[in-house]
Amino acid sequence: MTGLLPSKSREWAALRALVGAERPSLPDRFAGDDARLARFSLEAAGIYFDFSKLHWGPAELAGLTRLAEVADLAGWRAKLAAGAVVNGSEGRAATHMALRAPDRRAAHAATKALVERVRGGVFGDIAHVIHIGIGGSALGPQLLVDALGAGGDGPAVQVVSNIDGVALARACALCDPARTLLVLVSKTFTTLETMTNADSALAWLAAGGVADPKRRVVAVTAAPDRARAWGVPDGQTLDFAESVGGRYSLWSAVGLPLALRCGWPAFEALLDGAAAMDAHFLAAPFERNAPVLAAMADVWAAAFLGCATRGIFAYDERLRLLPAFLQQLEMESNGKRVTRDGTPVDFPTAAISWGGVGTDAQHAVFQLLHQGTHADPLEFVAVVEPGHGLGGSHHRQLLANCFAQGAALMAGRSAETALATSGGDPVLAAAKSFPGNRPSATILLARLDAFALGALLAFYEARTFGAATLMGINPFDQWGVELGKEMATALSGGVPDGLDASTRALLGRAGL
Ligand SMILES: O=P(O)(O)OC[C@H]1O[C@](O)(CO)[C@@H](O)[C@@H]1O
Repeated sequence: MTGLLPSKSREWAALRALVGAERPSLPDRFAGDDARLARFSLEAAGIYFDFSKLHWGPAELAGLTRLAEVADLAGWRAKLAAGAVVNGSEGRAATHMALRAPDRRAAHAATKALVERVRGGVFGDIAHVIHIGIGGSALGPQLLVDALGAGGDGPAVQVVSNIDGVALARACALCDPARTLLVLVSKTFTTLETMTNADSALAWLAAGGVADPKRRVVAVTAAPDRARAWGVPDGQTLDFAESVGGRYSLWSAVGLPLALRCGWPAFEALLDGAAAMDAHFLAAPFERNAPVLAAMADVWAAAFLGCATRGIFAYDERLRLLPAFLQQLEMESNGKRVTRDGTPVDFPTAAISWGGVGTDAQHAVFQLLHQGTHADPLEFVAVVEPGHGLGGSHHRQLLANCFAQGAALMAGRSAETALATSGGDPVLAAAKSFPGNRPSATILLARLDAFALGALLAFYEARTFGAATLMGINPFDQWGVELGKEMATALSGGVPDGLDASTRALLGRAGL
């Protein structure tokens, strides 16, 4: 489809025709199709995916599968896996899958050795790690440590990203400088937030009596020369390839905090889980391929049905950072307005990704989801095995609440049923009725260990890539964040010529 908008294809037009046709409600789709659950659910790499409560049926699935074929998803997927150039605007491959491939040993040898040195006491009795990075250099590792770190016996990890000094000050307050290792993570080793925090963290170490604070620094970067120039001692920089994008980098040495906290076998298990999902993504037919099905569902919802958002709710406290991680993965990857060849798209691309944690979110935002005027798809992620030993009814109630949301969103409650509990008052009955027919997907993990988390995150990566391919866009660049960065640099140095009146006034009020 090079040179052509995917929306100009026959396959796209056929899907559009389905949007205009009379479309059954979700309950009617279930009632009229005994095979629905089997068709739209599957297991991959030990994870169960249920896409049956989404607004599609056999015709949409067939049309989207055809779209995937003409978009050459198979060809792009093969290019991705082979390390061919898939990021045209930067002339790069995207090689994160190679980092978890079965023959990955060489790529991780230096990281493994460093983990063994730190855990073996070569840097002293390290009890704390302050990991400094931002965006992809923070969200992934922070999610890994938050999800799996409770089972670890290594140093406690604090992740600092924001340039607001409050973030670093809070982390430092939890750490003993005499027993702290700084891990500076920046692909470019130029990012303003990270370099500013790094300088202040060094000053904190020095003020805490550490004689040569740079000896307590480990750098993770694709620009090792810059790390050396900054003063990271030899042997303390772990590098990764330029072709590993920031938001895809947790599989590289960027995932170091998990290995420091939980040990090298945990990191290997994470990579194994991702490799298992990759194998599924690369081999399964589109209609039985979890990431491809999810990608099709995403494109169908956003580009055809006009759903502007997708909410992700983790029904597991250990996955509370998943929505934030996915925001970067999905919005930085697929928040694009031109195709790979620079043609402006005439359809919405990535939905706004948002979400929270269940059951908390039920008591905060679910009113709108059940009864408000938006009906965008939601996604529930839950884990069968509890992450605690408290016993009692916690976990049964948690899962029951999760599954109840999807069922209630779909079923709704009619005005007639509501009337029966409203003493015949039609106004009260109207307020108590739910439209239903609201879509959701559910992802169920048997347990949350490193393998399962690796598989889950690889699923989301492949899904994001799949959706990009169906839409003909490049998911691996992020030029849209540059202008804001350039302006911030200009504004921090004064008032540039031609600046608008509103921003000039704000600078004045802040004394800048
Ligand atoms: O790892 P770096 O180079 O510090 O960049 C951090 C983040 O900044 C971004 O470039 C966006 O500004 C992300 O893509 C990246 O993950």
